[in-house]
Amino acid sequence: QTANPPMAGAATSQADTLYRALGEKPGLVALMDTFVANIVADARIAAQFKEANVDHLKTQLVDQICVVSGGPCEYKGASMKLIHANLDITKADFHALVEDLQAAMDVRGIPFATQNQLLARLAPMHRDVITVK
Ligand code: HEM
Repeated sequence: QTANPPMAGAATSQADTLYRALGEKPGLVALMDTFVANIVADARIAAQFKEANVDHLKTQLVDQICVVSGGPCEYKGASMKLIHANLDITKADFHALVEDLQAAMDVRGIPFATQNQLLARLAPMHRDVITVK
């Protein structure tokens, strides 16, 4: 194995940049804390989370957002498609949740450009999450 293969370093540091901008693991733990608090207080979607295990949800979200932002984590949960398959999630629900994430990022002082980078990486998940067309 080459110590420094061409491009590998660049690709890694670029992916890792978002993870660092989000404050690494402690930043993500704090962000998911605020995010999930927003969700369960959001009258538009709170009912869908009534039976959710909030602590487990936060833990899984931290791992997943860590991976998505290029951090050194592993998401060991089920696929987005499987998890959300029977939850009757609409486009409006998805947008409400995204707003809750944006609000959480505002509260945590995450710069707008960083916010947009994370949202851009999460956006494609709508295909697996929105089940009510
Ligand atoms: C990009 C958007 C989303 C991401 C990244 C995401 C991520 C996750 C993850 C990682 C879990 C697993 C938690 C666990 O293993 O228990 C989960 C569960 C869940 N998600 Fe999502 N989700 C998204 C959108 C949504 C939306 C829009 C809704 C509904 C408004 C929703 C409702 C739920 C519910 C109800 C659970 C089950 C929680 C539980 O039973 O503990 N999700 N989501």
